[in-house]
Amino acid sequence: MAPDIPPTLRVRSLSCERDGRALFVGLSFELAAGAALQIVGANGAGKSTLIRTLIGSASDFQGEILWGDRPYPHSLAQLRQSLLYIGHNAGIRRGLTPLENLTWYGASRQAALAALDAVDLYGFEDLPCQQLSAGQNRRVALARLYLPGVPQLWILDEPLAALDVHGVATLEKRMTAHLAQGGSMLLTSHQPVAIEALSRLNLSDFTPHSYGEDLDGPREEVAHEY
Ligand SMILES: Nc1ncnc2c1ncn2[C@@H]1O[C@H](COP(=O)(O)OP(=O)(O)OP(=O)(O)O)[C@@H](O)[C@H]1O
Repeated sequence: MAPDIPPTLRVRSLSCERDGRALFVGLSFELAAGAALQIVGANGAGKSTLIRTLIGSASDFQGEILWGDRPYPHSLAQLRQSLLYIGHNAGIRRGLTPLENLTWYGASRQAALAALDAVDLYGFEDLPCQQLSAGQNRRVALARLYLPGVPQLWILDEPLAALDVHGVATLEKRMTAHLAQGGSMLLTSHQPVAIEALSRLNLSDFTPHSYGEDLDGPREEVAHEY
């Protein structure tokens, strides 16, 4: 029997507006197994808005998003089973230690310690995260990428933020290994990311020229509600 091919994430003619202002219009791309896409763009171009839309946290969009053959919102439950999302604020509970944060995500103590070691946090596992630096807190979040059974689709908002040169290189190595194993990844970053298989998409290219421009068509007829 042929091995299961992980689903492709498909975005077709996607448009988003906030506060009556079109952020991006007519965005289309596909993210298949083994592929990686870096979303770039000016501050305020809508990168985090796009990510919130893709993970199903924001439902006010026009166009179509599909996971495999099924459109949102029907495929969101399936997508979430395959998704590892690390947001802009890293999702760290600052009152907990790094070890407690990872076990909160369901990791065993042994797996959590190995993952923290992989991001060079050996010796910091029992300190409250509020006593760690910004880069160390980012590393706690990124340690999730090293836990056993890591999901296939990674969606990462500014994962390189606050990391030092060695931290960036370590992360790029982990991302490359994930892609080689058939994983897929969409990330935002203002910095270059040294991964061979990475495509880049500039969201600013999809920004309408005049601010305040409304999206085409009556919203009530096409806006998704879920
Ligand atoms: N819930 C919301 N309500 C109103 N405006 C919003 C909302 N979410 C985002 N915006 C606006 O949408 C625009 C895009 O924000 P977003 O955070 O997606 O940009 P970004 O490209 O990620 O920016 P940066 O590079 O600065 O992180 C901003 O002008 C922001 O103020």
